[in-house]
Amino acid sequence: MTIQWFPGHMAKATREVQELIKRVDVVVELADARVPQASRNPVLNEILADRPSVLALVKTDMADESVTKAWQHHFEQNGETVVLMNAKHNQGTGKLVQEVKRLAQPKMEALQKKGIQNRSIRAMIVGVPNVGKSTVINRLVGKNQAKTGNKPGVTQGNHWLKVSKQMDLLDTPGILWPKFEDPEVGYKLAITGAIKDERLVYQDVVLYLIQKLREHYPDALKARYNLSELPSEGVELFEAIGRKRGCLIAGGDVDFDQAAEVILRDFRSQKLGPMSLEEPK
Ligand SMILES: Nc1nc2c(ncn2[C@@H]2O[C@H](COP(=O)(O)OP(=O)(O)OP(=O)(O)O)[C@@H](O)[C@H]2O)c(=O)[nH]1
Repeated sequence: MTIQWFPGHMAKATREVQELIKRVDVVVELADARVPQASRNPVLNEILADRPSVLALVKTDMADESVTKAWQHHFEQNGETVVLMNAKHNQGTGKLVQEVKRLAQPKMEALQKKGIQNRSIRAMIVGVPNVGKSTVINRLVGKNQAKTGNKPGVTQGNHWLKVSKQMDLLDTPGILWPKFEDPEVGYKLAITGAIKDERLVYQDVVLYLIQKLREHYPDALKARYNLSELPSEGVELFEAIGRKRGCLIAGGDVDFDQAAEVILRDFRSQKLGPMSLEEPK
């Protein structure tokens, strides 16, 4: 699968995030718990400079719990601060606020030493498209929707939302354009919805998905599509599912475009159950 990105757009989005990051004390990076590696942008590390950051693995309700735990352990071993979040059941918000405060502490103490008292912690959310940035912002801000107004030195148009008395959140989440050379990363981002559908060749993406699921969640596939055995070839399995779901064209052949849509919709709406598409090495 080749997904064409516009280098100009990517560069502009990255520059924008870079500028916004300069205005905050702590960055909250969101990654999709189903694809925690693929949904992280490697560029972020470079533009964070020394700013403290917390990694929030979101949509944990959609991911395989044991795999998410393994990822958490993996990232923590690398010295990262990790919070598991599930906006559906409003889990993790309190923990996220707690970690942001903890990470901002040295900066706040330094400001106090300079005589700057009662300055709120400034945070921002960054992540690839559709990862859940607005959802997390809404959870954090809750009823404190009122904007706190422009701060001095802040580009016009950027506003701050009150999370609490001690914390403000930039109302503009930083969109990190997915960047990848590895086609597998592209597939994972496409399956989880970070890449706009019109860019996709569905059949390629779904063939990849089916092969992944066959390897890691064969029972869920059998149960969902009422298959007693799973053909070993990806295309045959694709065809078998299409047939079971009645995705047929005149003459009785399988309509692979329609079958692809059905399978992708099933995965995204969790009809197959909570699943992860990658595990830590
Ligand atoms: N199941 C589940 N769905 C979630 C969760 N968080 C977000 N979503 C859904 O994911 C989709 C995308 O969420 P948004 O908050 O709009 O994502 P975004 O990153 O702001 O999207 P863009 O503005 O397009 O970059 C929405 O349909 C949300 O309802 C979660 O924890 N669990």
